[in-house]
Amino acid sequence: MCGILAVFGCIDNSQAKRSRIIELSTRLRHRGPDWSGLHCHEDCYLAHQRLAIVDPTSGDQPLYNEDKTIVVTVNGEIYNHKELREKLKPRKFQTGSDCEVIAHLYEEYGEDFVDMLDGMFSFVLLDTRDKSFIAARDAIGITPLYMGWGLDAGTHANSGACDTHVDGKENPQAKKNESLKKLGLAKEVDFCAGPKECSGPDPATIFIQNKLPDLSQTQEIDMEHSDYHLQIDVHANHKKLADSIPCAVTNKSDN
Ligand SMILES: NC(=O)CC[C@H](N)C(=O)O
Repeated sequence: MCGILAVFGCIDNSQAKRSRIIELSTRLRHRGPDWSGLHCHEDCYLAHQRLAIVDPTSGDQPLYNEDKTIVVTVNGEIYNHKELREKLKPRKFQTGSDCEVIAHLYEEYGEDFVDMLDGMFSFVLLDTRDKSFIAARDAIGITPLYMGWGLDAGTHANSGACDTHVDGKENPQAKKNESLKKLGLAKEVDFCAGPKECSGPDPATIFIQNKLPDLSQTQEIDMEHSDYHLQIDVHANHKKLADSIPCAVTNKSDN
C-alpha cells in the first residue's frame, strides 16, 4: 500500500496551504515509508507516500506523461502494465513503475482507459491543461479511496488514514468518517456511499471526473445547492461487477 492525497481547487494557495498539505500527507506516512512526493500546480496538490514495490529505484511519485501535463498519484499495482506499455509504443517512459502507464494511457485514450487497467488500485490524476481530474478505484475496492470537501472549498481525495474491512464486524462507514476526520477535513462527503437506507457491502463506485469550476468567489461548497458539478460514472467493464453488488453505485449525476 501507499498513501495518496490530492487536494484541488483551494481558495488559498499560499505557502501555508502547501505546508498544510505536506502535514496531511505525512499522516499517511505509515502507508509508505520509502518516499514522500508532492506536485503543486496552482491550487492543485497531489501528494504521495510510497511503499516501493515495482522499480524501487526510479518509480517515485507523482508520475507524469512525457511533457508532464498529466500528473498522477497512485496506490496499488497495475498487473498488466508491461502489456499496456507495448500498446503505448513509441512513447518514452521516465520510470519503470507499473503506475506510469496511467498518465500515458489517459493522454492517449482519454478517460475510457480506466477499463484497460487490470490490478488493484486507487489513483488521482490531474490534467493540468484544463485542470480536470479523475479519481478512480478498482471495481472491487481492494484499495481504499475517500473523498471530501473542505471549508477551503478544496476537493480532497485520499487513501485513508486507516483501512476499511479490517474485520467483518467493523462498520466501514464509521471507519471512513474517522479516517477523514483524522485528515482534518472540515466537511466530509463520502463519494461512494450508497442510499442511506442501504447497509449493503462497500460500494464499487470507481470513477469520478470533475472539471473544476471557478472557485475564487466561493467560500464553501454546498453540494446540494451550488452549481458545483460532480459526475460519478461507472465504467463499462466494471459495471457488471458493480451491478452484482446490491446498492453498489450511487450515480450522483442522476440525482
Ligand atoms: N505500495 C504501492 O501502492 C506501490 C505503488 C507502485 N506500484 C510502486 O511499486 O511503487
